[in-house]
Amino acid sequence: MDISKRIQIKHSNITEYESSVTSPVNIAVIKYWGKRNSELILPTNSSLSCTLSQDHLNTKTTIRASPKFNTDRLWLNGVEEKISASTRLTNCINKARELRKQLENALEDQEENTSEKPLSKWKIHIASENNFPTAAGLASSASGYAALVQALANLYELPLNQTELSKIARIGSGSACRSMFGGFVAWRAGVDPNGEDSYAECVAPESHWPDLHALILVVSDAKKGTSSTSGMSTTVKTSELFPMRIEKVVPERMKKMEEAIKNRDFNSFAILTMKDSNQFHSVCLDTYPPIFYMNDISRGIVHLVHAFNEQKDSTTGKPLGIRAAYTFDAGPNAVIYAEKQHIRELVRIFMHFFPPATTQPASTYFPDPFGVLQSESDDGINVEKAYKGIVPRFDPGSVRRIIHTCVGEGPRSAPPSVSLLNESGMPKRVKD
Ligand SMILES: Nc1ncnc2c1ncn2[C@@H]1O[C@H](COP(=O)(O)OP(=O)(O)OP(=O)(O)O)[C@@H](O)[C@H]1O
Ligand SMILES: C[C@@](O)(CCOP(=O)(O)OP(=O)(O)O)CC(=O)O
Repeated sequence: MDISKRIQIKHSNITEYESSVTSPVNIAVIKYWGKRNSELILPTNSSLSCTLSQDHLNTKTTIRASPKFNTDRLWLNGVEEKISASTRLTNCINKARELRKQLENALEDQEENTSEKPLSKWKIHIASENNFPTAAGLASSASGYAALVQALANLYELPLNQTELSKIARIGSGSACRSMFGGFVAWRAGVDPNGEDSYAECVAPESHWPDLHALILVVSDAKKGTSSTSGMSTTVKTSELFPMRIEKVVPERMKKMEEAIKNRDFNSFAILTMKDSNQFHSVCLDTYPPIFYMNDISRGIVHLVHAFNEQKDSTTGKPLGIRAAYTFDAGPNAVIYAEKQHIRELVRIFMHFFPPATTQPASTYFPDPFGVLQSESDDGINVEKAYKGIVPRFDPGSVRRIIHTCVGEGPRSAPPSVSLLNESGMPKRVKD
């Protein structure tokens, strides 16, 4: 369906404009950690991520511009947030407005299209909702700022491509620049002090490797203790391992990872992903005072994935090879990348060692959107026996839920029916 990027809302005496978008999260396989300029959000190293399907995790954002609004306002998950209290939000909105103003000036000079409205002068109302926990290490800032920037670009009809838009998303939150594309996305660190060469670009579209799936093991959806922003700033100042990571390790890994993705080489993709997650958490530990994002449950997951990768074929005795990779962001939640055919076995193992809380219905623990547990076929694995002694069985509820998703597309326009604002431009859903 072709959805228009913005709509006109005509009242008796005024016309308003509105755009709604949905936007994805992304989970890095080569991690961004460290800034060389914290105002412009310029990173110390390049990074690479997979954009995850919006069918499971997404941000929805509606923005309306109206000559009748008195001030810019934003509601996040139904709660009003002060835009002026956030430099990052203000910077993104100002940048988009400035570009809109340039567009209006150019049209005025050409004396063309004089009916174009002075949207840059109008105030905006923004309503945004994440369908997953905010600020819990599940990349809400990435999908949130990507949605904001895409909705502003659509509203203002900015003639910019996704790479140009990624530079605006970047000043909201670094990892957000990668959510401006679907598929496999690199954020090139760049060297320009003004950040003109620090942008995201698509390395391969989502259609390139459709069998690459992800399981997100939600260990905690509480707000994390040390924010990424402050954590990485302390790492840059204090970690002695960090210079080695950014000067030597990451540049080599970026090349190898792009190659692995190009060749759909899961073995290399997985080893690089796990090693990079481990090194990111090592520089966190080498930060002074140290930062701990992973916990005992996260470490249990790591052991289990290694045990899974060391399994041998029960009849031939041959190693089955690397079939899963873990990665952890700034929190204890695990993201497991694996090819589709191994997801069923992985879910069975995780459900055995990290069972749901006794009162929790199976459908909320693992909703199974792809129906992997519904198939009759038995993989013949006795989980208890095959993995005995590797990790203890954790208390029920240690993993709260498992989200099954796959690599997906970038931000998309949403039809007017999903608008989060009512007729008078106020949010439809407000939290008390
Ligand atoms: N939908 C949204 N629209 C605008 N801003 C958002 C949205 N969702 C989140 N944010 C901003 O991002 C902040 C959360 O970012 P933070 O980096 O702390 O957590 P996270 O992105 O969930 O975790 P991580 O980056 O470690 O994966 C929120 O406090 C809010 O300021
Ligand atoms: C661990 C990470 O998820 C760090 C994400 O950091 P943010 O993008 O949230 O940080 P700011 O730029 O300060 O907003 C790794 C990654 O996504 O690459």
